[in-house]
Amino acid sequence: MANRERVLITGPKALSEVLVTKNYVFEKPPGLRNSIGRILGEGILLAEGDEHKIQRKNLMPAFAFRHIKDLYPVFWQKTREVVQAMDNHILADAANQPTSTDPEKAGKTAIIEVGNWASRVTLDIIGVAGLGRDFGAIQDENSELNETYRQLFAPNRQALILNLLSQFLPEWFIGRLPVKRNEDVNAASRYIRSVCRSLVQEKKQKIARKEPTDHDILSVALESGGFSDENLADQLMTFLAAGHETTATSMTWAIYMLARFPKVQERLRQEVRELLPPIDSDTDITSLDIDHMPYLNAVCNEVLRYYSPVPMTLRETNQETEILGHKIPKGTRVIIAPWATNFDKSLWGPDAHEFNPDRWMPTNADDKRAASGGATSNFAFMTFLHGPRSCIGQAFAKAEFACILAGWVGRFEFELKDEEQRDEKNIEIKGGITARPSKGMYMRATIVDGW
Ligand code: HEM
Repeated sequence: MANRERVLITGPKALSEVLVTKNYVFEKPPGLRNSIGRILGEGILLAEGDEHKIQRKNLMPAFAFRHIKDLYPVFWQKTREVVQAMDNHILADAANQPTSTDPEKAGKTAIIEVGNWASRVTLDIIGVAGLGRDFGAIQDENSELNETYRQLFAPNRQALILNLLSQFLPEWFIGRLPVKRNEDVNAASRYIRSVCRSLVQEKKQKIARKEPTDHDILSVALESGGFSDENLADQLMTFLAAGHETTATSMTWAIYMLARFPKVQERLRQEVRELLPPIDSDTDITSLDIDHMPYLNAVCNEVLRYYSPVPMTLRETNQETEILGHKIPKGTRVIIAPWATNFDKSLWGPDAHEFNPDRWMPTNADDKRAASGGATSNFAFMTFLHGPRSCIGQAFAKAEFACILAGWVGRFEFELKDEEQRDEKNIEIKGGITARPSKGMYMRATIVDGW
């Protein structure tokens, strides 16, 4: 493309060379820093080489499971809050404009756009659990931060054209073109940075006053002492953007798949209602409650495999190197595509293209294969990548995804608003870092009594 060679790698051996053995030879393309760097900050996601190693080492404790497990109550409290808000919304809407002729559902069914609710709850979760501040997006969808991200991630013609131009022109040049999209991105970047700077200052003052330490990721990162205030603000920008759109995308596709496969939805609802405390009760949950829900974990894993929120990512060689013995010149672009590897029949078996949560369900106590969905290699599941640059937020993401999905399916029944969408081909997907339906995901949601 644009007279530049591209290498697409999909097999386990090549992936392990690029992501593990020679990880720091395959860098993020420098242009990314100018484009997504404005929104994601110059944090760990864009650091390279030794700088990345140090940042990763300092941030790891904050993302270790022994710390994430303390955040489950936050994930559950926010799930309860969003379910309550959705309940109110559905009841009010159903009273105003009934959408169901079924007498059993009358008064408790409404059309909702699930992506919007998903973004609001994940923004609030990363706010409280990651940064120690409640952004209030569940209660107010027009809160400034939510609105800023909504505009940034909405499909945009100028963004598409600028993206296309970046194949031919340097990113620094494109970033300076006097067009509205650049002005909007710069304004958004200024606002998000100011929020992150103020969070760092607030937290430092709290620590100086010797107030009890919080469990959030920022507090743990501050304790490491390895970051300047400005760099910490950059890291927070990264967590905010990388940590809420991705999980919201997973939630959107999860609800879509459950609406397409009502039996899976029903079986999941049964497990949730049997094993978790009613959503209206004040009872907290722990990581063990979620661990002991095999079907919930199976559905989450299968959604993450089938609709990896990040469909592909890029690398560029910083020196001449080899992949599987083939010479790769310096400056070559390498494409890693979870959307290809996650569907590889040679790794997953002949049903790789089917949505089948049961592939993750152990058939007996000794069944070890189910933990990897029956795949023949660790590198078959590429949703979070692997190696030193894999998603540092993986445990966080899986935990919050499981909690929100449990809460939503426990309380609501989801049906497609538009039957045409049962065929995946009829869903237009918005390109970008994450792949979401470009026109939203509209569902008929019904409150199911009794939990
Ligand atoms: C379902 C949810 C998520 C998915 C699918 C996902 C996926 C990914 C992927 C594919 C990468 C590697 C990108 C690349 O190197 O090209 C990545 C990196 C990263 N993710 Fe996630 N992510 C998710 C949630 C989160 C959350 C919740 C957080 C933070 C709380 C987070 C923080 C990060 C960070 C900081 C990196 C950079 C790691 C590094 O370069 O060392 N992610 N993620």
